[in-house]
Amino acid sequence: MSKIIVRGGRPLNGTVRVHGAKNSVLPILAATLLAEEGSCVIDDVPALDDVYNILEVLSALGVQALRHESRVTLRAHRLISHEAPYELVRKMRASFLVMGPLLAREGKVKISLPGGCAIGTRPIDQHLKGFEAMGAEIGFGQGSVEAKVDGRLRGARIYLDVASVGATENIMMAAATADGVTTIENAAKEPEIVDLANFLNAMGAKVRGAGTGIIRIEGVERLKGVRHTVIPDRVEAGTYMIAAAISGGDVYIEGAIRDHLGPVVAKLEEMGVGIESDDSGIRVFANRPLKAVDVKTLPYPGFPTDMQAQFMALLLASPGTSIVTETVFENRFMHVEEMAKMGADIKIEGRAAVISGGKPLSGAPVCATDLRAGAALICVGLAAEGVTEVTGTHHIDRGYMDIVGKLAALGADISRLGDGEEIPAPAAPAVAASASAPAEPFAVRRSLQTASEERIASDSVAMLRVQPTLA
Ligand SMILES: CC(=O)N[C@H]1[C@@H](OP(=O)(O)OP(=O)(O)OC[C@H]2O[C@@H](n3ccc(=O)[nH]c3=O)[C@H](O)[C@@H]2O)O[C@H](CO)[C@@H](O)[C@@H]1O
Ligand SMILES: C=C(OP(=O)(O)O)C(=O)O
Repeated sequence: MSKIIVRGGRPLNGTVRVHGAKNSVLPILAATLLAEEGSCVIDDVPALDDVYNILEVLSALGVQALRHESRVTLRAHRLISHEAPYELVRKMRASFLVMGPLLAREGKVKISLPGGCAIGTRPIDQHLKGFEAMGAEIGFGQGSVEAKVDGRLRGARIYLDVASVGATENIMMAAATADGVTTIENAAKEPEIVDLANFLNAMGAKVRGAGTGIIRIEGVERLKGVRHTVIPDRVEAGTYMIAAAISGGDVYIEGAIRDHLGPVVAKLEEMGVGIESDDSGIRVFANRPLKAVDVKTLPYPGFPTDMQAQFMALLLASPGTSIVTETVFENRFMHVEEMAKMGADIKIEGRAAVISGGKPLSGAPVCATDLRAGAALICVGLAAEGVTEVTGTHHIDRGYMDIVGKLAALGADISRLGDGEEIPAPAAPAVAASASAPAEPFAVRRSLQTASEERIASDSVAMLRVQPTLA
């Protein structure tokens, strides 16, 4: 069992570069299913488990994929299946995003029901409501959902009961080649929706209004492959902002886009954290003590639920009472119990967590219950006295590429241990701020990572169970 070991008490200093956004690259890779001609060349694709999983799903459907460093080239000319295999889909909810493009392209699709996860039940009713409105017939099998349509999908007016990111993306992709115009009302407005719309438009689609609550998609005959660079990961950026602040450090987060991080920046400033930004990134510097603040998660442009756990970590280190209200997912406080093992004083009252900050924090063995919980526990570890051992690292690998290497380069005393490896002696303090190296190429990550990363590292030009050349 792999573990991340953190010894707290060192301010982070230097520059860290963020990778392409997980939540952008997953729908964009799914959308490559729509490219009936040409190749899609996607740049700044992070080496994350979720990326490998979706590439495996695409491969099973007949997409040829070739990866070289952070570029993935895909060709989807001839699909060989309309069924997304259970053993791949169950690993990752976002693989459900292939449903819209497959239905549009093949007229039929069968996919396992993604089910809930640690943070909530996460239904898919809004996705299905959209496909149904577009003329698809939906049926349920044993643990799977099937959809088919005679001919092409038809444009429709679809009102989403909740502004679901995934449903907006799935419907946008399905509508791109439908007959007529589709309007999505109460659409999600996240930057990743805009990135997907830009990608689809470059492929030849006619998507207007992405980033607002009403998206209009005029269906076109067919789409072609194009080149696209994924936007920077705002949640990874936000996590390093918290890491900088909680450690009392001074870090430049290269690639972070301030506009995408509005509420995170606003709340950090309210707490007294120093923020400066330019066209290339955001500098975060903190002189404690910080002030307690209240935070409520909301769909974009509100405070992101994917930053809630990490922000809670920072509030633990801020004297006073803060209230964090989670409104997006019904069960996203699993990290509270783990934080309590480190001395956190947090009381849960329904959807709110009341945090009495500024109490002493001490290292402890803790478990990442989900991706952001894992990142948050690492952040608490940076501020805690003694050694924190974080297990459940497979969750962290879904969304953070080389988090250990990046934090170590900023001066954190952090390492990753494989099965049976002993906790190392304290690392010597960093000499100077120097984490400005770009995200490491896949091939050099072998020593830092385990399991899936070993798989990634096995070949610098790795094929993902696909044909050796792009025909
Ligand atoms: C891969 C990806 O991009 N994941 C992000 C995406 O997840 P995802 O797209 O799954 O999240 P949604 O926006 O769909 O979910 C938001 C809320 O809507 C509900 N809901 C959703 C769909 C549906 O058909 N019915 C329904 O009731 C969910 O249970 C949840 O309470 O947006 C979330 C909310 O910002 C983020 O936390 C995830 O990191
Ligand atoms: C919840 C998250 O992702 P997913 O929707 O892929 O589970 C996340 O990125 O924090």
